[in-house]
Amino acid sequence: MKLKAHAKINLTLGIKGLRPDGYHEVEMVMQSVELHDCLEFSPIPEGIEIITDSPDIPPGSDNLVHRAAALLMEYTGHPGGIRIALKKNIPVAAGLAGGSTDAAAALKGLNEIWELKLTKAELFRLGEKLGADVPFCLLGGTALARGKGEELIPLPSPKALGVLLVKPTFGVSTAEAYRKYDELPPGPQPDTDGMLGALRTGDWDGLCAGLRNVLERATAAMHPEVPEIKKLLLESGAGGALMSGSGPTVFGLFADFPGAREAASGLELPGCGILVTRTI
Ligand SMILES: C[C@@](CO)(OP(=O)(O)O)[C@H](O)COP(=O)(O)OP(=O)(O)OC[C@H]1O[C@@H](n2ccc(N)nc2=O)[C@H](O)[C@@H]1O
Ligand SMILES: Nc1ncnc2c1ncn2[C@@H]1O[C@H](COP(=O)(O)OP(=O)(O)O)[C@@H](O)[C@H]1O
Repeated sequence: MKLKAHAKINLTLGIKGLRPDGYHEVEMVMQSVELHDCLEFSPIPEGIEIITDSPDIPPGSDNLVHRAAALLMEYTGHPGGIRIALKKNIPVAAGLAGGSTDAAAALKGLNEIWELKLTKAELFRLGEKLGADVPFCLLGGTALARGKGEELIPLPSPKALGVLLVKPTFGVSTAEAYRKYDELPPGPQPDTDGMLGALRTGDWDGLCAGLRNVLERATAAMHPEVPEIKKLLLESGAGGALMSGSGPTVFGLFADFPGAREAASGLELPGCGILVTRTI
């Protein structure tokens, strides 16, 4: 069995406050993109084996795919016995939910292969234990996320938009970006209702104007490359540009895929990873 695990971008990311558990109360509009990792599942006599082509992620029991499989075994009492080959295409520690989407795909895939018959609600509850973004990755498409990120309301997806992703060489720790946010004076929050309206009516200008992520300023305070890349993306013809999640990836939005591909060919950003994809 093979499964695709799609990356996400944040069209908005607002923070409503700090929760008693130390997490931040968020309000964000999330969007899946076509860019994906691939997971291939093969039964083995016992245990959990993860094989990956990426030197950037933990190969053993710390890998989120391994953790997802172990959590399912613990929850259901299943004896295990699975090899998962993980092909990474999503940049790591990039704000694109690479680890979370791999974990979500592992939960989905193993629920089928091991015939566990867990409900969607059970998978969402288990996913939440692995990471705040895992429930959205299980859902996919376009959604409003609240709470830690696990309270989800599905939204109408925009027509396939071109997305040009620029990932600087360095990664960003999500915890560090939230910590830096707490140190800075408060800034403007996204207009979530405005973004929901733009999605409902298919208002391209409204969608571009509504892009806002309060973690952008926090990550930019540590990495001045972020606003520089954003400026270049806007100059390249993007309708709007924004850092995704905790960064450092910055995306430019284009009305269609060819527009994003053309802009990418003109970008000169030595050392940065440049990927062209589309919303799904
Ligand atoms: C910022 C976002 C936006 O979509 O994405 P990424 O940049 O990671 O892709 C998410 O909130 C990240 O979700 P995820 O990466 O699953 O977070 P987790 O592993 O659960 O948490 C990592 C750390 O981030 C902080 N954290 C996370 C979520 C949240 N609502 N409040 C927090 O303060 C906590 O310090 C936590 O220890
Ligand atoms: N399967 C995985 N894919 C990506 N990262 C993983 C995986 N398993 C564990 N990690 C770890 O999760 C952390 C966050 O990576 P990632 O999910 O790619 O970034 P982000 O939270 O910014 O979207 C990294 O430190 C990485 O080593």
